[in-house]
This record gives sequence, C-alpha cells and structure tokens, in this order.
Amino acid sequence: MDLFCHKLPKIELHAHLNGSLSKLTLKQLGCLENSISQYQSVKAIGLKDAFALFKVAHEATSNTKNLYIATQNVIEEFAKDNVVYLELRTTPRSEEGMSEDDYIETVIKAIRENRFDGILVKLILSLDRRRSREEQTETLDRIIRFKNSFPDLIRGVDLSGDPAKGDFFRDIFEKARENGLKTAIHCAEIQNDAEVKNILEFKPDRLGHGTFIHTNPELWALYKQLNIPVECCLTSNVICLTANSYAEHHVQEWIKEKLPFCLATDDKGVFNTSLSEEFLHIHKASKLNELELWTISYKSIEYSFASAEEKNFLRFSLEKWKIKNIKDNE
Ligand SMILES: CNc1ncnc2c1ncn2[C@@H]1O[C@H](COP(=O)(O)O)[C@@H](O)[C@H]1O
Ligand SMILES: [Zn+2]
Repeated sequence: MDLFCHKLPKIELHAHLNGSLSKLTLKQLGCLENSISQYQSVKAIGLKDAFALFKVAHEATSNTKNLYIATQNVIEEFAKDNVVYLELRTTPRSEEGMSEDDYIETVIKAIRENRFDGILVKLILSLDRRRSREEQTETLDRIIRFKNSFPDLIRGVDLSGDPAKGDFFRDIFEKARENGLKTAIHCAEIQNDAEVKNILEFKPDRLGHGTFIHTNPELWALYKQLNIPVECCLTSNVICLTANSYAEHHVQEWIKEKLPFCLATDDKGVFNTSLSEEFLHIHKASKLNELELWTISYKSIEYSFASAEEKNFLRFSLEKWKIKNIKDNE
C-alpha cells in the first residue's frame, strides 16, 4: 500500500509554503543545525509550539533570493510525491529589504519559472488573522491587484494564523469574493462556536480543518446543510493535539456521513509528512481500499480552485491512471 499511495496521482489543496520547507531546504538556506534539529524532534507538541517553529522557516525566507529557492524546492518535492495539482498558500509579509509586493512577485516568479513535469501549481494568498482589520484590508487590496494581473495563477484567499488569536472579518472576505477570488478559511481548528457560526454563514468555498464543527449539534446541522468541502490535515491535527489519534480523527465523521473532504499536509516540513503518507494514514485508520483512496483524490479535483478545463484534464488523467493501476475498478 505504501507504493500505491506514493504512485497515486494526488491533489494537494492545503499546503502553507513556509510550513512546507524540508530540512534539506532549511539547510540549503543557511539555517543553523540547532534550529533544524527542533524539526526533527517534533512528535506531539500542541499548536503553540508548532507556531514557534514557523519562526525558523520565516527567518530562512526573509529575502527574495531564499524565498525563490524555497518556493522552487517545495514545488519540486510535491511533484516527486506525485502530486499532480498543488494549491500552494502563503502569507505576504515584508522584511527588511523585501516589501509585501516583492514577496508576492517572488513567489509568482518562482512558480512561473519552474514548471516541473506533471504538476500544475496555483497560488492562494493568506491573510493572517493576528493582523488588524486595516492590515488585512490592505493586504487584500494588494492581493486583488496581483490577481487581476495573474488571474490563472492566483485563485483564492485564505484566512490562517494562530486560531487562538485575531478575528475573522466577514466583510473582507465578501470583498475578496466580489473580486473573483475563491475563499478557503481555517475554521474550528480549536473550539470557537461563535466564530464557526460566522464563518459557516459566510459560506466559504472550502474550510480548513473543521475539527470541532461536529461537536456542536447546531453547527453540525448547519454544516451538513451547506456541505462545504473540508481540507483534512490528519498528521497536523494529531501533532497539534487537536485530534487524539488518526483513528479518532474527525475525518471519520465525514466518511461516515459521506460529506466532502480532501486530504492535505498543512505543513509537511514542520509535521514531517507527505501527501502519500496522509493517504497511508487514512488507509490504516479507516480501512479504505485502493479504489476508495483513488476516489478521495478524484473528488478533490472538484473542490479545487482550478478552471473547468483544468479540472477536466485532471479528471481525464486520473481516470486513465485508474484503468491502468487499479484492478476490479468499477
Ligand atoms: C498548524 N495549523 C495552522 N493553523 C493556522 N495557520 C497555520 C497553520 N499552519 C500554518 N499556518 C499559517 O501559515 C504560516 C506559515 O506559512 P506562510 O508563511 O504563510 O508561507 C504560519 O505562520 C501560519 O500563519
Ligand atoms: Zn493550515
């Protein structure tokens, strides 16, 4: 099954650029050994300590040269894991000698100049919930400007950052939607029923994590009615201690109730995982067979922010792969 999960053409819809940096990349970017070794020891650390680790990556990508290399390497690593479609997300930020515009331009340049065989890459830009309404609005306006220049590449806006801090400002995301951007919002990563209700009522195109939605009957009923695809990041939740184990992960509710979900890595560097490993975990935890795993990948195409033509192309190539590689495929 290891080999099957590796070979399976996969769709990655929830990957944060800086959280995805491998140890090899951190080393290449001049990160010190003792910073990199913090990554090695990651087992069950909780959200707070996971957030401390993003600082290591952020230091490594604090100039455009390193940010370019980081983007290039992350795409190459996903391609090697047979991810055929990647929606990479990142939070525009400024550093000394690098403006937010420079940041976005560099990531766009790295994606456009590095077309690895067999992987289509799109960009989602993130708003950090720890930032003020004014700062988030300013970043959104910037994102809209870039989206108008690169509409095929920049497909959506995400809300992320420490779930214990900051806010979801609905009007900011309304504006994103009015300007033709899709929305993917981290939701219920920790218990916060009032905010979850606000987010659900906005009806984002996708939700990140969705961990605590089903624990509140009213929210669960509303969610099921809306039927919004959830990006499930199993290892991330197990390491951050918001899920007890792979077997008890909330994705089981989604499987049981036939609700829409995809599998994702979240931060493959920080959590030392890959999308193939995420498929292997769900195979073990939920006893899914090859055809069921393939179906998760296939359905994820629909939930992606790709164009109709791109979705058709991806469906066609996954169907072709299925005929060749899965026996008894009904
Ligand atoms: C573990 N669960 C999570 N929950 C919420 N936000 C997360 C996250 N994992 C990552 N991020 C967000 O992504 C940033 C790193 O990548 P970028 O600098 O954007 O490329 C983090 O600083 C955080 O804001
Ligand atoms: Zn995330």
